[in-house]
Amino acid sequence: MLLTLFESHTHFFLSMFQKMILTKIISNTLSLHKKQLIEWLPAVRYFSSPTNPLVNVDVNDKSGIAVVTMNRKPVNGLSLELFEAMSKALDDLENNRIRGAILTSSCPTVFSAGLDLNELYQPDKKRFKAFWTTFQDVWLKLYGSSFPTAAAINGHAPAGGCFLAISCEYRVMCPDYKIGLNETRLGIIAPIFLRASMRNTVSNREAEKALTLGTLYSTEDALKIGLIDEIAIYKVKAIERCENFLAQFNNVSSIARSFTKRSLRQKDLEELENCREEDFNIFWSNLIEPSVQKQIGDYMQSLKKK
Ligand SMILES: CC/C=C\CCC/C=C/C(=O)SCCNC(=O)CCNC(=O)[C@H](O)C(C)(C)COP(=O)(O)OP(=O)(O)OC[C@H]1O[C@@H](n2cnc3c(N)ncnc32)[C@H](O)[C@@H]1OP(=O)(O)O
Repeated sequence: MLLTLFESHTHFFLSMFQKMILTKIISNTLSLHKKQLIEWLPAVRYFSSPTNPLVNVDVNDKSGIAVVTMNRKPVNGLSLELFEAMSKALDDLENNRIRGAILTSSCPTVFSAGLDLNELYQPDKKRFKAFWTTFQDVWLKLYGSSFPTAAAINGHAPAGGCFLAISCEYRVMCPDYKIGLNETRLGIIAPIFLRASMRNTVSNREAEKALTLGTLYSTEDALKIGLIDEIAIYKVKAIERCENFLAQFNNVSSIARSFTKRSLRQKDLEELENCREEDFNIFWSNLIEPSVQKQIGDYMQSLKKK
């Protein structure tokens, strides 16, 4: 299109020969600098894909930052359907070259209660396979996204909720909530990809302690060990802080940034890519152990009795 415009405007002023030479020069320059050109083009407007009620995506046209809101009441239990919606939203964001994404929740006091326990209790193997595969997809897309990510943790974030947050690059949490990986308390073994996200966030020693003890940290303690980066009083403020973090990348080449992120996370991503089936088999055989099923069943009852 640029070339057509150029051609039409120069039509009256240049001879055919001059036009051919200039057109060639511009065309070569454009293809040589195609990558750089992409960098300074403004963020593309997010096309309005059919909204999924489980995940709302709202892109600020000016900043190019998307706020991705999980919306599965009452506690954003991560079901197959929620993972499918997240996976689709992440694809859309990747295809639309947004400048950054902020993950948050529409539930007033819960970011996410982790995996929906109904998916884990007395599971049907076929559905569980689809569930686990989509969970792996979401992690690969979130952890390996080309755009920068942040989590505005506006409520409790146990287990899978914490996991989503630590798969982002930055975390801002509201006070008086709990966050952590308590799965061992349910008899669940940490999958390989969870260990990668955790080690990438806190020291190896803290990761080991946190995972084996299944500790749930207060917002303040989470800040002390580096599980979160900042505390913000309300959700709106948490989103603002995440925006500030993401805005810092406006002065950084997006290609250099995304390649650097990719190369730092590549090993972790490949580790899962190369053993997706094995990862499923390990989790499945642990999950269907009668003692684990009993623990999950009792835990679900205790949550209902509250
Ligand atoms: C080592 C790492 C290994 C693996 C990582 C990957 C595997 C991940 C595994 C998991 O994520 S397992 C899930 C673990 N989740 C939890 O332990 C959290 C359980 N929930 C809570 O602690 C609390 O609900 C809360 C999140 C703190 C919120 O408390 P609140 O008082 O606001 O709500 P309430 O407890 O009354 O719950 C409302 C309603 O929701 C049901 N509920 C809660 N959590 C879940 C859940 N994870 N799945 C399904 N349903 C859940 C709860 O029973 C209530 O239902 P009711 O209204 O019918 O009584």
